[in-house]
Amino acid sequence: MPSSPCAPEEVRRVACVGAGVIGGGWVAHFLARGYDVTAWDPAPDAEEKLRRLVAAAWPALEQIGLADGASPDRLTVTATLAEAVADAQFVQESAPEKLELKRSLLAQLDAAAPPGVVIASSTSGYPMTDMQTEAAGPDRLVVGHPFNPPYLIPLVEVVGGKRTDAAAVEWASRFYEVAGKSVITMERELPGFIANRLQEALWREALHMVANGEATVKEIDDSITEGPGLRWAFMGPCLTFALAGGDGGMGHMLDHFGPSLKSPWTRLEAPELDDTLRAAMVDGCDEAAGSRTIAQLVAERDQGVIDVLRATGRLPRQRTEGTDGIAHTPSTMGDEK
Ligand SMILES: NC(=O)C1=CN([C@@H]2O[C@H](COP(=O)(O)OP(=O)(O)OC[C@H]3O[C@@H](n4cnc5c(N)ncnc54)[C@H](O)[C@@H]3O)[C@@H](O)[C@H]2O)C=CC1
Ligand SMILES: C[N+](C)(C)CC(=O)CC(=O)[O-]
Repeated sequence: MPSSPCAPEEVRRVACVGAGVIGGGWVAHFLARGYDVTAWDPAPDAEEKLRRLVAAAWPALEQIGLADGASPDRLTVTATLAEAVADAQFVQESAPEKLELKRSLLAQLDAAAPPGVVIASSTSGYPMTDMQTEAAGPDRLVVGHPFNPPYLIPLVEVVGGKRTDAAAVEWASRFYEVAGKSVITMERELPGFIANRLQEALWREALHMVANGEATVKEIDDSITEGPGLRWAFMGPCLTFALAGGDGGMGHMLDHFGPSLKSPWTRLEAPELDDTLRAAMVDGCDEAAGSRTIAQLVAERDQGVIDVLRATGRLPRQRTEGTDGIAHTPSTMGDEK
């Protein structure tokens, strides 16, 4: 890989390709952190939807603190992919999760982006080794897996493929840190990375319970938000379970509860996602949402995440208000830039 044209700290221009839920969330994040952002998406209504997403996210971003000079006006939506990446110092790809599409798009991005610029894919689970097969310059392609919404959830999982240069992985990890993210850099590829592998295990069990009429969507959601979810916001499942062993910690916990690993609690083969299960999940979520629209749920989620980040000390608790009424307390997410 030709060495990157600039250090992660010097990046000013970011391109986001694919501007749906996640690409749009990335755009909002990079704008809030003070970057100039170019975006491209082939959908005819993409620009309107993207600007709407950024506008909806902006109050949350003001609340956690914008970087100096940050503005939605620094977004340019381009007519072509080539224009979007022509001047970019970093590229984030967030196109649909289809392997053939990712392969061909990453090859196009590699052909169009300036030499040495790192290109990251938001993929939820494809190993980069499987996606970099058609690119002439696979060495600069990395996975940068975010969490929804990328403008509020800190984590990004970074990992390269077999043909990725280790320097590109290192550069991307540092860049995300400078851009305010919390980074896990993985030494080797793992389908689903770390967090989605864990989430999918829980998700399969949830689908089995609904499919078998063993629990409702509401019971499943309440069981997490009223239970383990409260602990997981600040203490992971391993340390949390160590406390289940009392003074004996994880050792006693394993001796005491280890045998239950073999009891038939889990059914980790995926259930058949047939029409009945699909309808049960959709109806259950509609019931749980009640009269709240998706836009209202997004605002509720954003406020919830901010409150949790504040309560757990990852954002300042106090806000100061400027004469414009906007919170100016700097975010701890992105102070480094
Ligand atoms: N939705 C989620 O919660 C998360 C999704 N991801 C990953 O982010 C990526 C995008 O997913 P979403 O934003 O959910 O999908 P989405 O369907 O909301 O957005 C995808 C966008 O890509 C555009 N697109 C279609 N063909 C394209 C092409 N050839 N080049 C560029 N853009 C194209 C579509 O017009 C659409 O706007 C996927 O790889 C997904 O696995 C990662 C983390 C979370
Ligand atoms: C549903 N999903 C697998 C696309 C979710 C993710 O990849 C991460 C997230 O936001 O939880």
